[in-house]
Amino acid sequence: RRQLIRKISSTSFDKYASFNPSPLSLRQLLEFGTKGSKNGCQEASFHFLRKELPVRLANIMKEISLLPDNLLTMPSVRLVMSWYEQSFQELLQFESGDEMSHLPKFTDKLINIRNRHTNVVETMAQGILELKETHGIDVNTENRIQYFLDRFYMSRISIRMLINQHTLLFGSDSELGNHPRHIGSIDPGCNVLHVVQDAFENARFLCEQYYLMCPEIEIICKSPGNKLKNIEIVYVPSHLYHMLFELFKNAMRAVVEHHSEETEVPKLKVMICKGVEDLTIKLSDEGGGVPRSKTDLLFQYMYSTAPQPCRSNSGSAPLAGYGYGLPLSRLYARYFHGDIILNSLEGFGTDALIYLKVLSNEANELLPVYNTTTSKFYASDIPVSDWSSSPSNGPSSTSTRTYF
Ligand SMILES: O=S(=O)(c1ccc(O)cc1O)N1Cc2ccccc2C1
Repeated sequence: RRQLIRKISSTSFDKYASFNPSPLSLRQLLEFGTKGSKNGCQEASFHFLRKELPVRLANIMKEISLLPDNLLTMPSVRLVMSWYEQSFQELLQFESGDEMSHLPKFTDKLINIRNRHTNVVETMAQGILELKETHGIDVNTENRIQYFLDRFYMSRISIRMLINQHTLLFGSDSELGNHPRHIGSIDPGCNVLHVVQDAFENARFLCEQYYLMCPEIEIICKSPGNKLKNIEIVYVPSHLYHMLFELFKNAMRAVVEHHSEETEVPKLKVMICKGVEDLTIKLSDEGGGVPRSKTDLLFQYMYSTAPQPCRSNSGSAPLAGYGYGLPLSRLYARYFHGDIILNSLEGFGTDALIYLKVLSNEANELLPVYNTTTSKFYASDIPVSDWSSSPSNGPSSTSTRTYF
């Protein structure tokens, strides 16, 4: 029986893994919550998800299986893999048959799948630590881990987005807690200034608790061509909050630590500018900045994977500890075709820029697609550099010097 189940599930696995995920735009996600009747939407959402969720799970499970063997054998990575296998299996029971009876059970199943995967990020980080401590990690493995984790966490963001939309729109708690204008986790009129102020206030609370002081803030709003006072966008407020909260924590820590000898610290400056295509939020701090050679490190999971500073001895949590705050925030921005970049002026401070798509039909999900390019990346070693940089002495170097 066990062999038979294994056989069936591997056939189903190969089937779903052979499909590419189907990215939705914010506009399409909105339509699942507004077009036609509520039941019509729920059935349409069910029909889409009962296939799309196994497709997205199978695609990323296939990539997990391509990870370097010694990472795959780490207990925490095996645990994460078991959660994905279990969730994939449980969704198979909905792949065909009488829809109407399925609907309530389907929503409940999504809720317990979401709960099962709550600690995937921390557990995966623990798996990386286990690898670091048992086998050490060479630069090749480090690059593969960076490539994989960006795709793995983006896939997880997208799966949780689809699950949240369905459970918020059609679940039993669909009426609770949400603003009537919201469609699931999406706010068609998300007021950017309000989210900036929320994130600042909460980060300020942490900053004052830890450093007993906090820089003030100045916010300027620009929306050329649009005389309207407030700047709004179709977006997921919780995603925007996550990004802003992380950037405020970094900026506050930088300013307070860089000006530790002074009682007055320079304020943070925020510029919110809504153009035709981009909505840009720039967060400028005078925290001393970081050399250009180090900026990429801030987005490296490996650089951030260190034993978590234990909360107990330091009393309150460190403001911007190791965590995956920056790489994950950048994934949230990139998920709907935006981005986060850091422009640092070493010796002075850093500008963090969040770019969001203004047009909801251009804000499509950005999903990892498993294909030959993917498998080549996992198979190959890092290519030898094809640019010469370090000047070497001796006669041979002159003859082969490259001039641009
Ligand atoms: O690297 S940073 O320039 C920096 C990085 C990201 C960001 O959002 C804001 C920043 O300012 N910066 C982080 C940090 C922490 C302690 C002391 C000094 C600094 C400087």
